[in-house]
Amino acid sequence: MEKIIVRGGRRLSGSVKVEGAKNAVLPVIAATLLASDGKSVIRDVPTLSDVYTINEVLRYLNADVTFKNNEVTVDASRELKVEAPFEYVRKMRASVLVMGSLLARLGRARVALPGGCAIGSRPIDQHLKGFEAMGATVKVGNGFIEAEVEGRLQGAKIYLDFPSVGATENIMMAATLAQGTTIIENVAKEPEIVDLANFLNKMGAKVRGAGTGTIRIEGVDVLFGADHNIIPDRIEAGTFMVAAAITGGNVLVRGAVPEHLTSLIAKMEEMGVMFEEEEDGLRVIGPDKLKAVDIKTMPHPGFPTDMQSQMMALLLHAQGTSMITETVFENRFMHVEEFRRMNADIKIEGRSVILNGPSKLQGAEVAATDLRAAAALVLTGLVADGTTRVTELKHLDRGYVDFHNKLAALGADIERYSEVEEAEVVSAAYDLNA
Ligand SMILES: CC(=O)N[C@H]1[C@@H](OP(=O)(O)OP(=O)(O)OC[C@H]2O[C@@H](n3ccc(=O)[nH]c3=O)[C@H](O)[C@@H]2O)O[C@H](CO)[C@@H](O)[C@@H]1O
Ligand SMILES: C=C(OP(=O)(O)O)C(=O)O
Repeated sequence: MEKIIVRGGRRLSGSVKVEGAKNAVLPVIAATLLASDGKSVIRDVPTLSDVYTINEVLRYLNADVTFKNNEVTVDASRELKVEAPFEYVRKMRASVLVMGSLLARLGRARVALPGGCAIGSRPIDQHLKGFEAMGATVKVGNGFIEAEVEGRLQGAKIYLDFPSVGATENIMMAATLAQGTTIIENVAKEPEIVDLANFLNKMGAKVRGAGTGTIRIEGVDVLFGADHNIIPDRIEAGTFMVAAAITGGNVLVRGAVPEHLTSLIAKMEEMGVMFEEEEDGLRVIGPDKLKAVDIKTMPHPGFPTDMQSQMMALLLHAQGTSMITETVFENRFMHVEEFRRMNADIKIEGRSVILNGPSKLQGAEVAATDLRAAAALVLTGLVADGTTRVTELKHLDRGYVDFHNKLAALGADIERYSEVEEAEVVSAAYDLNA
C-alpha cells in the first residue's frame, strides 16, 4: 500500500504549473471515436490513471491510440467494436462517455452499467433519455445498457431535468452525426463542455451555444480527426489555491484561468484570501487568519462540488462556524469521518455539514474515500500538528499528477512511500539514532 506522509507547519511559496483538465480530456478522447477519417492529436494531456483507462477503452474498441509527451493520438478510422465492458467502466465511470460517439457512428452501442460510487448513486437516465429522443431504442439487461438505432439518429428537442455534465456531453456527441438539428435545453455550462464543443467543431461538427443554457447542434454526415489543446484543470488549480491559502503562503498558480474559477475566488476572498492576476497565472496570498463562510455546491457557474472537500479543509482552519451544503451529489461527505480522525469539529446534518473553526487539527492515519477527499486530507495535513499519513492513493492518482512532488517544490514537508519503503526509512532513522 502506498502512503503520502505530510508533516504540518510550513508556509508554501513559489509557483506551480497546472495540468490539462481531466474532466475535459476524457470526453474529448471519447469524441475522437466520431472521426471516420483522419487522426486526432490531443495536447496538454495529463498523465493520470483515468487517461490511461479511457485510452484502453478506445484500444479495446479497435482505435489506434498512442500516448507520449502529454500528447494522445487517436486514429479511429478502422471498423470499431460496439462494446465497452465492465472492467473499464468499473475503473472509471466516464467510460460511459463513449456511448454517444459509438451510437452516432455505428448505430449501436453496448456499455456496461456504471453503478453507484463513493459519492452517490449517479444514474445515467438523462443520457439515455436523450438517445431515445433521437430515435434510439435503449435496453438495460445483464449489466449492460444497449442502445440501437435503425439508420441514423434524428435531431430532437431534449430538455435535461438537471444540467448534468455527462448527459450534456454524451448527447452533444451523439447529435453531431444525427440527421437534422438537435436542441438541448437546461444543459451544463462547465468550461469542459465548451472545450468539448470547440473540439467537435474542429472535427467538422456544428455545435453552437456551449457555455449557455441551450446547445444547438446541426447534424453533419461525417467528422474528421482534429488537433486540440486541452484547457487547464480548474480543480487542480483550485486545490493549489487552497494549499496556498491554508498555509498562509504566497503561491503563483500558473495556468489558472480566473474566469473558470469565479465562485471559488469569490468565496476565498470572503475568507480573507488575496489574489493577484499575473500574466501566466493567479497569485494566491493567504492571510494569517481565515474567516468562516457558508458554501453551497451548484452546477457551474455555482460553487463546484469537486472543490467541496478541499474547501472543507480550508474552513476547518477558519475562525468561526461555517456551513457547507452539497446539492449536486447525495453522498459526498464520506471524508467527514476522516477529518474527524484529525480532530476536526464537524457534524453532518442532512445535506449540510457544520464546521467549527479553527479546529486544533492533529496528524493521523487517514484513508482517502474519493479523488478530491484524497487531496483534501493532504491539504489538512499541511497545517495539522504532527504527521499525517494518507492511504488509498489510487483515488488521488485518478486526478492529480505528481501531487506530493508539486507540494514539496512549494516547500511542504511531504513524501510518498510504499509501505516497504516507509519501513526502510523508519529503520534507517533508528540506525542513525543508535
Ligand atoms: C468526468 C467528469 O467530468 N466528471 C465530473 C462530472 O461528473 P458527471 O458527468 O457524472 O456529473 P453529472 O453532472 O452528470 O451529475 C450531477 C448530478 O446529476 C445526477 N444525474 C446525472 C446524470 C443523469 O442521467 N441522471 C442524474 O440523476 C447525478 O447523479 C448527480 O447527482 O460532473 C460532476 C458535477 O460537476 C463532477 O463532480 C465530476 O467531476
Ligand atoms: C468526481 C470526480 O470525477 P468522476 O466523475 O470522474 O468520478 C472528480 O473529478 O472529482
